[in-house]
Amino acid sequence: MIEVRGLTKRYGPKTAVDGLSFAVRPGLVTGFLGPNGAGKSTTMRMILGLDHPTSGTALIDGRRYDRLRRPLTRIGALLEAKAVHPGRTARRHLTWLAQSNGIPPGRVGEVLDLVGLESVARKRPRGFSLGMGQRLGIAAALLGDPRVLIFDEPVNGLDPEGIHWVRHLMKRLAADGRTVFVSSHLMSEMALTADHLVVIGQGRLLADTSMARFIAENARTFVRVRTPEPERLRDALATAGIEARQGPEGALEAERPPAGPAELAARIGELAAERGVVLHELSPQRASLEEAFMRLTHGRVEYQAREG
Ligand SMILES: Nc1ncnc2c1ncn2[C@@H]1O[C@H](COP(=O)(O)OP(=O)(O)OP(=O)(O)O)[C@@H](O)[C@H]1O
Repeated sequence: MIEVRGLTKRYGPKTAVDGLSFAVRPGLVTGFLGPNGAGKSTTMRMILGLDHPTSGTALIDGRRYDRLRRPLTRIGALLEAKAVHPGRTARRHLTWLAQSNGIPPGRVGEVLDLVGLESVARKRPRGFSLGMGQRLGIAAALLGDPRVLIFDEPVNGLDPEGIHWVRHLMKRLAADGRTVFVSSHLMSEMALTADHLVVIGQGRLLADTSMARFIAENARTFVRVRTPEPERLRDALATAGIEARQGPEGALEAERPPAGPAELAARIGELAAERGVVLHELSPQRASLEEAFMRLTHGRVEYQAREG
């Protein structure tokens, strides 16, 4: 478990992280979202003892990072790709890390195999692609078999196969009961990976909630209906308190919060059947994480391009 309390970081006049408090629980993949410059990397660096908070604390299983004995066996992290000695081979890099943390050398082969780098273990990371660098960083994070893992943009530079692999790895680690905290700007990928979300903007907490609730609370879900008899359908829906607005291309868009789109679609189908209204389309429209994220963080972005 990671616990952050009142965490604040100022760089001169700039407040990068501003009184953040949240907990990252075991058994789930928790996504860490925020626009560029929101303070995600600074927060992760403070959890990992790489930056000192101006005030507040960050604890890993109840202890500050600098109080952990053999920290790699408690918490593993991927921060920046290629943060390795360019002249050492992949295997030597991991062996050196293992030795300095009291990790048995046999573990090196295991993690190289796990991340699919066995065949290039004797190569120097200097010649690695971005994706290979990410895999090596993930291998280092897993080396001490820690219960807590932090990944900053782990799919950065990976091809679709690599992205798929990282997604399943995160889920597997969480299913093992580990604490998995991961940042990414790829919303579609995050939607498939994370169960819970911590969202920040300008260093402050904007949301700490489940993926499903975050989307439901911050984006519009509705049911698209097409019928040759829109007026009759509208009347039928009105009797059940369902509002149907005119949508694009002649469709109607029906909403009745807090009903979910699937439940609402079923109700609309029943009402149409009762009145004998023909339907040409009845499709639940689920809001995307991207839409919910954009709505919540709009106005909290540091650099915004003008449209048009
Ligand atoms: N060493 C530093 N000195 C001064 N300002 C810094 C320093 N590190 C970060 N900042 C500033 O703090 C803010 C938060 O940066 P941070 O890198 O934590 O954001 P982020 O959410 O990780 O962004 P991104 O998504 O772009 O990686 C930014 O405005 C950044 O410019």
